[in-house]
Amino acid sequence: MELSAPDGARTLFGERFATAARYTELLAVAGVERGLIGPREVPRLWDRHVMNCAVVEEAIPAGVDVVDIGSGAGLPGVVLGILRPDLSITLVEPLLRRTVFLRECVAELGLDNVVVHRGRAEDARGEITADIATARAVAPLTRLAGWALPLLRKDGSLLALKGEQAAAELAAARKDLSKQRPCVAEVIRVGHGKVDPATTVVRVTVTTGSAQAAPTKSQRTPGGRAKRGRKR
Ligand SMILES: C[S@@+](CC[C@H](N)C(=O)[O-])C[C@H]1O[C@@H](n2cnc3c(N)ncnc32)[C@H](O)[C@@H]1O
Repeated sequence: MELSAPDGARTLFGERFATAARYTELLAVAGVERGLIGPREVPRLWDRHVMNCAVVEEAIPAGVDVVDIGSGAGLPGVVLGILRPDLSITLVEPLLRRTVFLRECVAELGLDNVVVHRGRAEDARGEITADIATARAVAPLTRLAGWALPLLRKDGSLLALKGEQAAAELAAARKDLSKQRPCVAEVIRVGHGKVDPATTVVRVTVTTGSAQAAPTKSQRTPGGRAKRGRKR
């Protein structure tokens, strides 16, 4: 399927444009056939999905580890992997059907800097550590932060792609965020002059070296409660 790319896409992706175009085709054909992308999204795959995600790269420093939580069909993680070969990206996705598609994309697009991790973000603590966590359309901010902040190194940031309600969602979540782990949070807009409207992101940056003691998966009993340390 040939999807006409907006002029801005060639500028945005530069020498990575052909790879981005191939990924957009994979979304439009296999992604739709397998029910990962709604058919009505096809005409707006470039604008609303691929480019909208790509501009988040403005908020990611060079050469860091990125975890993309709830990648689905690869947004934004695959797009960032295409545009930024300097990043090491782990796509975290629990659903088998989606991880199969993601692995196929990574292989077909030759993305040596991207790996797929099947599982839930809240179970990845101790297994995945990153400087940046990204997420789009995965969970309300407080819940998302509960999964993401324990995975981050000091000064690392969660970049949550949110719509126009970002400021209101952050205002409602602010107290809960700080209880989870000391952090600063703000709404930023990325992609000015590249996408219209610019992409709205809630950025939550952790200010301490380690997360407060939430139990890891291995510390939990089958009933879900944390095992208590033996008193000495
Ligand atoms: C609405 S989709 C969004 C997918 C993609 N980020 C996008 O913007 O198109 C939400 C995704 O989050 C995944 N998800 C749900 N709970 C999760 C969890 N606890 N940890 C990681 N991913 C999760 C779902 O399986 C699904 O693929």
